[in-house]
Amino acid sequence: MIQVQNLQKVYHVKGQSVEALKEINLEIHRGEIFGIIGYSGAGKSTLIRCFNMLEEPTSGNLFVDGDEITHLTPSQLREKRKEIGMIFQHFNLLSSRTVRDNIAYPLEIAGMKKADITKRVAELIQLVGLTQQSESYPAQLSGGQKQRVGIARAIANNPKVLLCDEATSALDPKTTESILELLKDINENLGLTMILITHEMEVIKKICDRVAVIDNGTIAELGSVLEVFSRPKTNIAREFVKQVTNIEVPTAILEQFATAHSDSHCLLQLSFIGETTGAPIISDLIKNFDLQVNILHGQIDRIQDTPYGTLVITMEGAPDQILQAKSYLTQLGVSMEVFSNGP
Ligand SMILES: Nc1ncnc2c1ncn2[C@@H]1O[C@H](COP(=O)(O)OP(=O)(O)OP(=O)(O)O)[C@@H](O)[C@H]1O
Repeated sequence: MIQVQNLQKVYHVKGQSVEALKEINLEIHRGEIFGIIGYSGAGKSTLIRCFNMLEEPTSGNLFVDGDEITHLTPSQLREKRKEIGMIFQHFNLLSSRTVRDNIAYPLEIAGMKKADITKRVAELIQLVGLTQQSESYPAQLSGGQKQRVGIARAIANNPKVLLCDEATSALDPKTTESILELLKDINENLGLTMILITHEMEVIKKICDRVAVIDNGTIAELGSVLEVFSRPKTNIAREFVKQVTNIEVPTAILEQFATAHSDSHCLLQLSFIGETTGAPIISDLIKNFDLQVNILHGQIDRIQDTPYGTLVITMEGAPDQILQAKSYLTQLGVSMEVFSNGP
């Protein structure tokens, strides 16, 4: 649906240049929810704003549903933008228009007939659950209700792509959850491709199919959400994953193991996905190897519909037994992060 090729964006401010995006390459599939996560200043907003040409890339190519959007004439771009809806962190509603009239606005601009607008707006109000608020003004709405208006307005012209720019960052966790559920429902029922940027891994975990971690204008890591959660390859991805797994081995324990330099014990974190989550791995380790295994921390969670578990354990025993146990875990497909030197 979207191909980003060697995309670069340089801002020039007061004789200085800032390279906000450096050679970004991405492919976003039709119907998926694609998350882009990164710290402040990483380039997320610049990237998402290139998708509808609110920012013009300095170089590179960007195809949206077959059209190279950086090559379109202004009138072609106006037409193309009807295929690309957008929602914003601060909603960007028209304060002098009611909910109904805010949602009607893009339809009026598109030149739809009045009777058709009335019908379409009624459908959209129902879809986003605002039937009680249709005559309210933005100032009378909660943050979550305002974002519902933003969503209805963004999808009014039946776009193919919805860009979500930190759409839940101004909302409390409960409201965030309900907005994410609405977005997921719309994705599933209308088959809309969604691209969302966020600095919160919880948002990625809840609704995204794939995620790109962006760091200093480059893609540091890209994969399915399950892959990135269970086997993050870069430090930055690991930091984001820790936002939601909350597994921090206490420094005192890490130091104890780091200074021990022992071949007879090691400290490691195991991550399990899907079927292995329910497997009796610890009792297998104890039965099959001459080891003492101690569990320091454990938790189980779900990423979309797949169970995902994490255990922090210590293993103590002869070095060859520890090595064999590690290769046994690898064979089972359990991913391991080893905190201590070990054998
Ligand atoms: N209009 C602009 N003019 C000059 N520099 C800009 C402009 N917009 C962004 N930048 C710079 O480009 C880099 C990327 O900024 P961008 O806003 O895309 O990051 P971000 O990941 O979205 O951050 P945040 O989450 O804080 O919005 C930063 O160094 C920023 O200062």
